[in-house]
Amino acid sequence: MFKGEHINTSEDRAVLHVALRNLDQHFTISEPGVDEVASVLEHMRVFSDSVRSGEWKGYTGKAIDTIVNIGIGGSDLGPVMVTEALKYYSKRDLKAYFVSNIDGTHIAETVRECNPETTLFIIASKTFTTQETITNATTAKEWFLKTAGDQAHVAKHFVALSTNTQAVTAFGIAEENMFQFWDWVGGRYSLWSAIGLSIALVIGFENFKALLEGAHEMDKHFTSAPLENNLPVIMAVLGIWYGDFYGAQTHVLLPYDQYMHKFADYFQQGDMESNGKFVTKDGRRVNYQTGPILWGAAGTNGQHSFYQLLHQGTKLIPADFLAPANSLNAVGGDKHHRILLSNYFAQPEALAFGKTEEEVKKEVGANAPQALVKSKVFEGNKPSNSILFPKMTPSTLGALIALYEHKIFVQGTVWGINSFDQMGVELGKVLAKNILAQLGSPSDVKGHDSSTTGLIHYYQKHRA
Ligand SMILES: O=P(O)(O)OC[C@H]1O[C@H](O)[C@@H](O)[C@@H](O)[C@@H]1O
Repeated sequence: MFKGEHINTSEDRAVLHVALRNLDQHFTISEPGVDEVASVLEHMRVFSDSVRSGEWKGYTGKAIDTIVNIGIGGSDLGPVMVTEALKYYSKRDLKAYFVSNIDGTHIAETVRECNPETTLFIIASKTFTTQETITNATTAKEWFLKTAGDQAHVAKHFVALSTNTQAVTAFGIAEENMFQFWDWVGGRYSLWSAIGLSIALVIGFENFKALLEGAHEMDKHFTSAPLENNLPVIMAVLGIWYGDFYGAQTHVLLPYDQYMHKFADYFQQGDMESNGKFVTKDGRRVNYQTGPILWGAAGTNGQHSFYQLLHQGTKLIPADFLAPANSLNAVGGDKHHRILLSNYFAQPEALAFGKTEEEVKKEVGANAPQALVKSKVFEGNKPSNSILFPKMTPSTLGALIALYEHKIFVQGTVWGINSFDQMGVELGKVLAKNILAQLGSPSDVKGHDSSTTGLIHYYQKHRA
């Protein structure tokens, strides 16, 4: 990966998101675009500074006070997760929205909050062909032009983040308002690229840079630490151990930090789109388990919802607990954080050591009904990792994200799969396009099973 070899074999591409955070450019890679990384970053710096300072003006001469990132998958989840995780560092008078879903409700509810004179739309799409994003972007442009009138005003209110210059210009966004990246940046590894523009706008370019630097520190650790001290490697082999040898189907991420409430959502794509593969790089069907189902929730909320199953269910669920030693909001004389952390410390202990029948009997008395005693037993012996860091900063977050990225990479390598393509998202897209063309009238509906045909007919009968 670090040498720029085309390890994404099915697409014949290098995988070089690590080059985006090597700001010293110590790369000796001849891949096209690597030598442009610094100039795109500079473009991002100049642009984000001018919007944040109010120097960049909308078409009526007013400063921008709202940004709307329109993208989906890797062009949405990273910016959403990072801007939430680093909200403490955000510019409070710049509102940020993220529109991803094709459901018209998403864009409709968002533009209700926006003033066309002071809103900047960031159209984020690596391919610039994704149906959801292009449809949402077109709707946003129509909404904007309804007030602004003149097509020439688009230049002050729409920018694009993409690898596809032709499609961006065809959409009506000038090349100078486009922030480039390259096909060696996978969508789910793209927050480090121009896709991070909304992050730079929200937290400022210097903080965005610190995020990159933190990730680069983890890259250095990953490439230099001996295996037995190498965090991504250790986490990867633990995951393989429980998944392949103990039959664990899922892995849960449990950040005890409200700011990280989108962390699991983010790595759902990061992990499941990378390692949800049943075919090896050389085309054989695996006869072992590959990527886990990844899920999670923040803080103590999960404890009051699904931890029951973690402790006493019949499934083995390895867990990662993450927390900052210091809160950025030491409310109540830090009372909240102490309570939060006491839970963070207690849960892994409870999972590991549980509670025996003898211990339960001591609590409920020797004469308590046997069924009651049994219901209070925790079997324990449930594995977890605990990650504790000083506090949530841009550079710490960068390192944490890179830690998980490399864990995923190591696991994919051990399983012999290609962690960097995503063929599995294609079939649904093709089928949906085909059906879209048949929605007009019942006689158009052809070539489906009886369930699908019945559902479409029901929709056609009942639509207003
Ligand atoms: O940025 P784009 O090209 O709009 O792609 C958005 C998403 O599309 C598909 O679902 C996949 O290819 C994802 O990996 C990608 O992140």
